Amino acid sequence: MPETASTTRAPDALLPSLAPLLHEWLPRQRWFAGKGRRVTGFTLDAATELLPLDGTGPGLLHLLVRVEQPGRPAGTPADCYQLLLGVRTQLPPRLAPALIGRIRQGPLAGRAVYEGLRDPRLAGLLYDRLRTPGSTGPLRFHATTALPPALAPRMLDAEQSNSSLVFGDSFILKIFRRVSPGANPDLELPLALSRAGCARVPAPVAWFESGASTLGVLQPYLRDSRDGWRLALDALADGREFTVEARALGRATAEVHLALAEALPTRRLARAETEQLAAAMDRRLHAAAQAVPALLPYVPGLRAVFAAASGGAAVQRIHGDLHLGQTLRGSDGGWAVIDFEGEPAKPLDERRSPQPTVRDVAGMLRSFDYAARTHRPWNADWASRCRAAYCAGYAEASGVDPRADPALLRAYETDKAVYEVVYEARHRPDWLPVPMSAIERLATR
Ligand SMILES: Nc1ncnc2c1ncn2[C@@H]1O[C@H](COP(=O)(O)OP(=O)(O)O)[C@@H](O)[C@H]1O
Ligand SMILES: O=P(O)(O)O[C@H]1O[C@H](CO)[C@@H](O[C@H]2O[C@H](CO)[C@@H](O)[C@H](O)[C@H]2O)[C@H](O)[C@H]1O
Repeated sequence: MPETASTTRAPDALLPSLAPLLHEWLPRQRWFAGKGRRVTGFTLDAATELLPLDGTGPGLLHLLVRVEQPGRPAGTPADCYQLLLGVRTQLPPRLAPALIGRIRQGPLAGRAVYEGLRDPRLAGLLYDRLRTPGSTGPLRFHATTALPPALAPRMLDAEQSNSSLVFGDSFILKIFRRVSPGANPDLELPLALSRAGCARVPAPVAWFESGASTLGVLQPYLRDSRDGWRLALDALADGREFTVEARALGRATAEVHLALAEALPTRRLARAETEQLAAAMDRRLHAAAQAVPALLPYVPGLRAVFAAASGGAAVQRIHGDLHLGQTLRGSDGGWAVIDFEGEPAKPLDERRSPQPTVRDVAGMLRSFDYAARTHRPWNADWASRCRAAYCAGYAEASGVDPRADPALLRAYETDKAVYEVVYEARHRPDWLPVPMSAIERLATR
């Protein structure tokens, strides 16, 4: 039996009270994709409240809210965000950091609205609901296995594209923030990989959705692991090489690619389609240079890089946003790969489309460069050695050396650096020099 019940309590009445608070709070969130554009209004797609069965204490308010912003291409819907809120008259001091704001007018005036996932009691309601397959209002819950009851939740504080909660150091629940219709690849691919017997990816054990949108996925938590980004920075700080790890990472990437190619369709692109890959890179560059004018002087050089690439005819499902932060090394030294969502800013259809595997390889090569660049003094040779070791490991496990087509690899690396320029300008302006230095190198070499 589920330990939670639900209602869909007067949501329309609630939104006008929430709107002024969301106006201030939402654009400040790392996962808010519409930064730099005004918010002009909100519409509620769905509201559900998960309530404790014993009826004591507040419920967890689950909202799907569309955020109106100018500049949306004609015919495309406003971005939809998943919000999980708590509403209380008195907010205990331990929840003060979770405060979004106090309702200013109307019958609920004075109530505190706060991030529900930061309240262990409310986060527990969501976990309890995930344990039992079935529906609550528009939300549908699935589980592949029996989950233990009452695991203590804690929210991860890392500033990320989504929000994650760890339950009892046993499971991690990822809540997707910007949601679009269609299966989220971060559920679709790990499920396909685990069904194909690939042990490189933590297998989803439960998830929930609304309509056609995936809202959250629960996976085993690799408690003794450390992510590749931290490990690489530690190695740099200690003056250590990272080539053994990089080589193993190359092998792990190849294994994931081989398993994805077995589990899901692959195909060869027609000649006209391969030409479209370069055209798409050109388009992304053009859009990026509009958003970040610092790119403008490099556009001719970068276009020449794209024009020189001609391969990439074999395509399959790939990770789509592979970097060191998406890898976890366990206490046994083995690497796992996480976060198959793809680049969060791209439309879901594009993220789910088959791509050349070299795109993932290029993403990881960029990451070694990032690590070296964020460390003082800059150690370009350290990055070069990691990059070579990674490609060698990839070739060992797959039989295909990504360096065999240097023009293609360079084009994908350039495409990734262009993406990073936009990402950093939007989310972490202090980091902009990191991809800009790569742009300079790639455009002028
Ligand atoms: N299965 C897992 N085991 C341990 N830690 C994990 C696991 N999945 C994710 N994490 C941690 O949570 C962080 C955020 O997860 P991620 O899927 O990358 O989310 P986002 O899309 O928000 O970037 C990761 O950087 C990693 O440290
Ligand atoms: O992990 P996410 O899915 O949120 O990915 C986004 O954020 C990443 C940063 O956290 C960003 O990655 C860039 O910075 C990393 C260092 O923090 C570096 O290792 C990557 O190579 C670099 O691309 C990623 O691009 C973005 O999609």
